[in-house]
Amino acid sequence: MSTQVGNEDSVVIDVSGLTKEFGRTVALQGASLTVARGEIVVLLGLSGSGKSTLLRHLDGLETPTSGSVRVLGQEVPRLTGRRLRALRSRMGFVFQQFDLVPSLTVLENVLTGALSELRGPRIGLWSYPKRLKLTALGHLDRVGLLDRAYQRADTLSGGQQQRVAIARALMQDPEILLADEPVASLDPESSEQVMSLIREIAMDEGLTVVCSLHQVDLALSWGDRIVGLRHGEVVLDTPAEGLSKAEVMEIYGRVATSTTELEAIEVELSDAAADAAAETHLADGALRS
Ligand SMILES: Nc1ncnc2c1ncn2[C@@H]1O[C@H](COP(=O)(O)OP(=O)(O)OP(=O)(O)O)[C@@H](O)[C@H]1O
Repeated sequence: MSTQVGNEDSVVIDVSGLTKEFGRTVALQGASLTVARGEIVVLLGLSGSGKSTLLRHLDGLETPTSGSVRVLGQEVPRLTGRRLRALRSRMGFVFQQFDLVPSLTVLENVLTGALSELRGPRIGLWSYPKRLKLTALGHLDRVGLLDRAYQRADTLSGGQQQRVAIARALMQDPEILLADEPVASLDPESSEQVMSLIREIAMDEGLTVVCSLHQVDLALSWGDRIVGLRHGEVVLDTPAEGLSKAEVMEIYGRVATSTTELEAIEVELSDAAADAAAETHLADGALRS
């Protein structure tokens, strides 16, 4: 199933027949997806269904086993060096773990988003041009954290840290924002706030967004379009409006015949998502220690 998107000029992401194998693991199996400029697309699917792998191909972080990945008119796997960096600079990436430098100030973290346009390393606020500092402060204001600019990043809450990561992504003035489980580590209230902020910025700036999520309700209320992945295949691709929760549950290979059953499946899926997020925390902790 595939949703038609506008004319050729408006297509900013065009993935066709994408297969990715990691040894004997097939992470993606002939996945196809086109995204029009300005669309807000959610990737949904069980842990291991291939959401991150798909996002990573869009940014050139993975090389396909077969198939085509075109972003902003360029075949991503063919790009290397300067040309790949140039394409990446037109895309922002937001991750579950925020990836801020904890000991640096909030403002310095935001400024690191501009490093690709600067030569050489930068140490300390003084080493950044004034115009970039003003831009960074503007983005911090946009995400509601101007008053935290000179605070260490690790003194902020999770939701605030993710807002800093969004401000950092905005430093690239991106056309596309890729977000991999941006709220998986956050409580429901902070999740809502962060997702609303992303949507608001995307609408204001005309950004195209592709975002993986675990939360079905949030996905339905937030996205323009839902793309469901199962075992690396696109099994659903449809506008979010009018889509029922029961239809979405079929992505997970589960069919609910009653509200009670639907609720039970939801609890099971949210437990599985929490387990996956906890595993990521543990793995990250092990890597950092
Ligand atoms: N670098 C890698 N090496 C080996 N296997 C990998 C690698 N990256 C992903 N995989 C495997 O590919 C499959 C898809 O993984 P992926 O991370 O894309 O799923 P996901 O839907 O994003 O899961 P989650 O919701 O838990 O983040 C999984 O079986 C995973 O173990």
